[in-house]
Amino acid sequence: MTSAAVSNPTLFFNGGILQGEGVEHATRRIKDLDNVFQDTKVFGKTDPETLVYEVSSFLPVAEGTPGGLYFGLTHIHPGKVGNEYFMTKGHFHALIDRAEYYWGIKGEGVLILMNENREVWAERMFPGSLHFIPGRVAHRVANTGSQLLSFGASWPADAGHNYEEIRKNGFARRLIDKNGIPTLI
Ligand SMILES: O=P(O)(O)OC[C@H]1O[C@](O)(CO)[C@@H](O)[C@@H]1O
Ligand SMILES: [Fe+2]
Repeated sequence: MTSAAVSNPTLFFNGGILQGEGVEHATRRIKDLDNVFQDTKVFGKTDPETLVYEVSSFLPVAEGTPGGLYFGLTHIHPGKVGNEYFMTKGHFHALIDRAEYYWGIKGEGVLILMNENREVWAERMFPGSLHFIPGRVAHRVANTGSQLLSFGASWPADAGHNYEEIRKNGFARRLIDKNGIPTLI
């Protein structure tokens, strides 16, 4: 029971699923991840319908609205293409100086970061890890574990996504499974 002044929230993430009015769901399958993985031979032989990650987002204002704030919940399935872990496409922001927060909720992963000089570094992601991604830094997440990796994200509504730069030139380093150890090469 709540009083008139104390209402229930309108958004939830129950069991990792973002629910509420205005929540949008998207899936990324192997067929959507052209140019992401290095081993094109194995990629070509992988079932194109294989689910790699799912994103649910709450986008309360139109994209581009200054001052607006977005929320996303991403689940990356465990898996590999060759020796490379299932991962997100990765992007710079279209308004490149816009920052973002990511935080680990479930599972194990690595956040891979790259600045405009193509210098790459990475942070371990785990339940409770918090990652501040400054503006001008491209970001991508890989699931390095054997379970689902779930992470939250919040970013400005006017940030936008520049996927093209990463699609064309990739990250300068790749995260691979080297004898069972996630290694940047
Ligand atoms: O947009 P990508 O690179 O596919 O990665 C997915 C995640 O990144 C976001 O685009 C936010 O940076 C979210 O929608 C989601 O959390
Ligand atoms: Fe982003």
